[in-house]
Amino acid sequence: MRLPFTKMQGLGNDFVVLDGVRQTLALDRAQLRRLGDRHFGIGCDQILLVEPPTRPDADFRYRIFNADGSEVEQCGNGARCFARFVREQGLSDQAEIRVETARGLIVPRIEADGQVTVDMGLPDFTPAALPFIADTDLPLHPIEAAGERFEIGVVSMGNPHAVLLVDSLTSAPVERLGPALQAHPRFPRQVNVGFMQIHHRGRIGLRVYERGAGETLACGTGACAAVVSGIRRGLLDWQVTVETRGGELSVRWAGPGQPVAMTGPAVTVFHGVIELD
Ligand SMILES: N[C@H](CCC[C@H](N)C(=O)O)C(=O)O
Repeated sequence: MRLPFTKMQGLGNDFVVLDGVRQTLALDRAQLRRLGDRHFGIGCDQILLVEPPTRPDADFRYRIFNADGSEVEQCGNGARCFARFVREQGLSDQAEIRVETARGLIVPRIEADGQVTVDMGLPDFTPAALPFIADTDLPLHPIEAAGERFEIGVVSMGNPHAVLLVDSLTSAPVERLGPALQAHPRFPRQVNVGFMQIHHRGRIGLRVYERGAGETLACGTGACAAVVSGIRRGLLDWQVTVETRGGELSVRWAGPGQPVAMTGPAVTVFHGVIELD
């Protein structure tokens, strides 16, 4: 089958975006993995599928698949690219769109300067929301992995995140600890692992070893999770600039009961057609 696609990126986190509005798409796991494969396919961190909504208060449905073919609940950098895609494809002329995800509505808005702001909804710290096996909700949970003991913050942004504080991102044990924590038995559906270095109360550095994709240049939901975890621990102010390997993101959270707002770029790289068997 000849499948048109658009290649996009948000801070170097890259996506294959598919129009499931003008055509009905039903891709199996092998086909999704082919799209994500950087040698035998197109190559990306995630595949984003744009579909008509299934609920009356949404304009579109947003489905996200990691490069390994697993379907997941949320993708922050992808949400900004989603908004740019539907605008550029003429699927919507609204500045603000209501997007149905597996975990509720998010609302991206294209700003006058071309950046995209997304209301990412409310963070959820309860272990059951991730899921994470723990007795109760704590700002920090002790955990053992790769033969060492750590303390992690756990946050669901729809998808699960574990956040570790490190003194330096350059020496952070991402390659060793990322895989060990991602697949830790206390995370039955695995987890995205964020390594956060605090520069000051308004600026952090972040590296994320993503579930289903490995380390990416940026992770939008990971940035939201790291900031709200830091705010909850009294280490950060309500507005934080997040330095990722792919560039900077702004994250704002006014506290419990409030949604998280994220602002950053969304770039269309090229359009193409892949021969998919
Ligand atoms: N790997 C994530 C999905 C993509 C999230 C990330 N690319 C973002 O920008 O939020 C997961 O398995 O939950």
